[in-house]
Amino acid sequence: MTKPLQVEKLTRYADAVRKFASAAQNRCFGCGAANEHGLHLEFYLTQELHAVCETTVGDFFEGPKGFVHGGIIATLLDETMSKAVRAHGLVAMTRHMEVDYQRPVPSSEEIRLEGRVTRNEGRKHWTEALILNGHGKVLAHGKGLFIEVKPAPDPDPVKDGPTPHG
Ligand SMILES: CCCCC/C=C\C/C=C\C/C=C\C/C=C\CCCC(=O)SCCNC(=O)CCNC(=O)[C@H](O)C(C)(C)COP(=O)(O)OP(=O)(O)OC[C@H]1O[C@@H](n2cnc3c(N)ncnc32)[C@H](O)[C@@H]1OP(=O)(O)O
Repeated sequence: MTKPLQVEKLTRYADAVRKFASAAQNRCFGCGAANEHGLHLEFYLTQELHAVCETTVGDFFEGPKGFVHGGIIATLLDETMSKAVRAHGLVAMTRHMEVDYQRPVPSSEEIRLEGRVTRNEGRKHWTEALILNGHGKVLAHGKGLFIEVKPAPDPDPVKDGPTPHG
């Protein structure tokens, strides 16, 4: 089992991490500012290139009353692992992932997402991610395999600005 990263409240450790860049027109369900129905996750990178995010999901995405829907939990883990891969300058898609739902994830409390790349082999990059509550208890654990892809060219990089991919 992975130990949680010892990154305390991000606001207090602002100089130890940098914010993950995201274009204003990004429509990614996980992290896009331009998706009004999305999760609006804001990620930070640690010096070790681990992806970290603190968020409160909200009752819109509930499954059991008071708790986050399992599909959304998988999305949170997928997005976190994807950010860890991107942190290494890689453009890759999720090929395989698994989720260990260890405890229910409260919808109205702040949670922390942490992700990292664990192994690389050619185009294949293995990852893992955690969802933790405010006391640092692990609520969910994900593992993933990401495969590098060639990104589609931007239609008009001058007109459209930076790539909209999350
Ligand atoms: C090409 C079009 C790209 C369009 C998208 C453009 C850019 C997007 C890029 C990044 C994403 C950006 C933002 C992310 C937004 C959301 C974040 C969350 C991330 C996601 O939500 S993203 C969506 C869900 N995702 C998909 O929608 C993927 C659908 N899928 C595919 O599009 C293909 O599947 C692909 C391209 C992934 C790979 O296809 P492929 O043909 O290039 O690769 P191939 O099959 O050859 O596998 C390669 C090697 O992995 C080994 N391998 C396969 N499976 C394995 C397993 N289970 N265990 C161990 N090894 C395994 C093989 O054995 C082989 O190994 P070896 O090379 O050693 O022989």
